[in-house]
Amino acid sequence: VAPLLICIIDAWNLPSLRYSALNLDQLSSQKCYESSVAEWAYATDINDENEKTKLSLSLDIAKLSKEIWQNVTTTFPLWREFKDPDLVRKFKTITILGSAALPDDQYKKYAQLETDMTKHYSTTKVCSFKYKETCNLSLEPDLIKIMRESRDEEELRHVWTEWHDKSGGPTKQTYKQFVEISNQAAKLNNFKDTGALWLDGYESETFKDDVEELWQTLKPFYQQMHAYVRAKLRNVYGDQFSDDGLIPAHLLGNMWAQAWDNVFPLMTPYPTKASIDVTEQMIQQGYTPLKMFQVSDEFFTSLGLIPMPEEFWKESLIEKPDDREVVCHASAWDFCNKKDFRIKQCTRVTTTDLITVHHEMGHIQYDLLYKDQPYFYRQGANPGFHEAVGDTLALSVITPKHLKEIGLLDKSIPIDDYETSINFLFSMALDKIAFLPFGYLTDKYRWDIYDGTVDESQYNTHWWKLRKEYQGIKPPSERSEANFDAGAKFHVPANVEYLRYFVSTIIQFQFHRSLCIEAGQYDPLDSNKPLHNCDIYRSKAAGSKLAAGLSMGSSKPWPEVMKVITGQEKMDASAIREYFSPLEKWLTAANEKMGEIPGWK
Ligand SMILES: C[C@H](N[C@H](C(=O)O)[C@@H]1CCCN1C(=O)[C@@H](N)CC(=O)O)C(=O)N1CCC[C@H]1C(=O)O
Ligand SMILES: [Zn+2]
Repeated sequence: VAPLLICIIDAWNLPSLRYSALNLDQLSSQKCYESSVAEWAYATDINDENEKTKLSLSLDIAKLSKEIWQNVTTTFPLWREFKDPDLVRKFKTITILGSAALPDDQYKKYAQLETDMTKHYSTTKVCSFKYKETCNLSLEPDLIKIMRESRDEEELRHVWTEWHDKSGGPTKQTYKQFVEISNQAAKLNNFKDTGALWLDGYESETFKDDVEELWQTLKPFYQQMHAYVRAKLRNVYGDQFSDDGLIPAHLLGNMWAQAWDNVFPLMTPYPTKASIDVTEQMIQQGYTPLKMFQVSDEFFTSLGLIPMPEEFWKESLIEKPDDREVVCHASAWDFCNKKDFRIKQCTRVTTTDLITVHHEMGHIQYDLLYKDQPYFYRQGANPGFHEAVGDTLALSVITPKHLKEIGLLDKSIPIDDYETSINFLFSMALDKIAFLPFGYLTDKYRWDIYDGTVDESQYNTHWWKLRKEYQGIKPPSERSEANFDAGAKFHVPANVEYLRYFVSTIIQFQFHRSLCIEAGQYDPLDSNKPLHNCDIYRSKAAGSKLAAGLSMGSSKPWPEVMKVITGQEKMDASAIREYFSPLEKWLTAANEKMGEIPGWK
């Protein structure tokens, strides 16, 4: 590894040493490419052969990063004292290895446990409610469709219970073992536990407090929306409701109750006015998954951003294959060679999936914008930034104005009136505001497990304690410690940090507001240009402002990137509150009129 050392120093142009053949970036990128190819092969064709190859290559890259880490820290024990902040930053990225810090045998166990849990989640099948002998229903597309469309409470309860029993319960013991090894890895990285390692990615001592403060700021609005939705669902499913103020989790149109936009048709504020669910129109117009990806790519390039490269269109998997098992949960892939970028998505022709396409393409756009940064800086400014790119653009795409622009809303439909904007804002709140407590508690739950506050005897009790406290929901059927309901959500078995999505929900409105000003689409002083009607489509000025920040990757602390994109360094709720302010007033008045008291016991 000696040449590596020299090139590490050289790559960071410390004048003193000779140039070396090996380039750290190249070696790490090469290993990352090989490991990504193996990971992709497995995720798009789950079988023992591909699993073995994936695990072996993942061990290789873990070994390489451990070797670099050991050499760097022994050769430069005082790297923290270096004068050059950029050099210190680079050393820091090398010394935080995550699970790769584990000794080889422990790493193998860790990787195997994570693979087993993700495989179980991705291949779990359940029995149909209507046809008892049909037991081959998958989460995507079958159960997602039933949760979205069925209004049969018993069918919803059956599907919810079957999925949670079968996907989560069996992984509980595996998860317990996984937590122990994960914490060992965190300690080897000088963190007290995995939760602390995850939070370090936000480079702020006060981040946990900042998130709690953001939640407290938005909680009253969430409770107003929760109260309105509860009243409307009680009209439909009356007997499911009691006086505890809680909403049964299976009635919210989503397997995890994390986004409630699918129950919009049960509670449209102004039924005679337009809604933004354009699924019907997409189907009528013969939309295909490929067309959805092309529509998204065209929005990005209309801003002057980078088109998806040729490999992307050739190698991505955008529909669920019918001849093999795949990890259907949508994801975006950077193959570390500056050329190969892909999306894997079991795309269905729905409005929700059109938004997800933009979400995933936002990741690829970020990957493309920072691909010429040094290897260790090819990351998001913080994990929330990576999640916010696609969602920020989708805030423009989903506006009635834009949907008309691309022919998914009929030109004749009036969209500039107050009632249409309330319909639109309510639909957006069912997605974005409903998500906030879920985005927060999914990591609060795991912080409590990783720091030892909760042990496996309380895994399920604690999950429902937080689900009740933050979301005001309850399970539709009896739950016990034989269950592991958190394990029914992809990111828990797949071990993906989740606070990133809470952060993204906040900052995407800050990005949106700034880009809307840049595009001349929004003026705080002009009530005819409210933030929620802004569509930055075709604004090169907005695109270049966004690109200026995103091209920095993780080369600077995220407040500096936030300042480049929005003019301010702080993450704050002013933009999301401004965007939704007409709706918050409307909901408060509607609840008062119904005598619906926000909150729950
Ligand atoms: C559908 C989306 N899939 C994730 C994402 O795109 O973030 C996937 C799986 C986990 C990480 N991931 C990636 O693709 C990363 N490789 C991206 C990157 O870091 O570059 C997802 O999970 N979402 C979207 C909204 C809320 C959340 C949910 O559905 O709960
Ligand atoms: Zn994402």
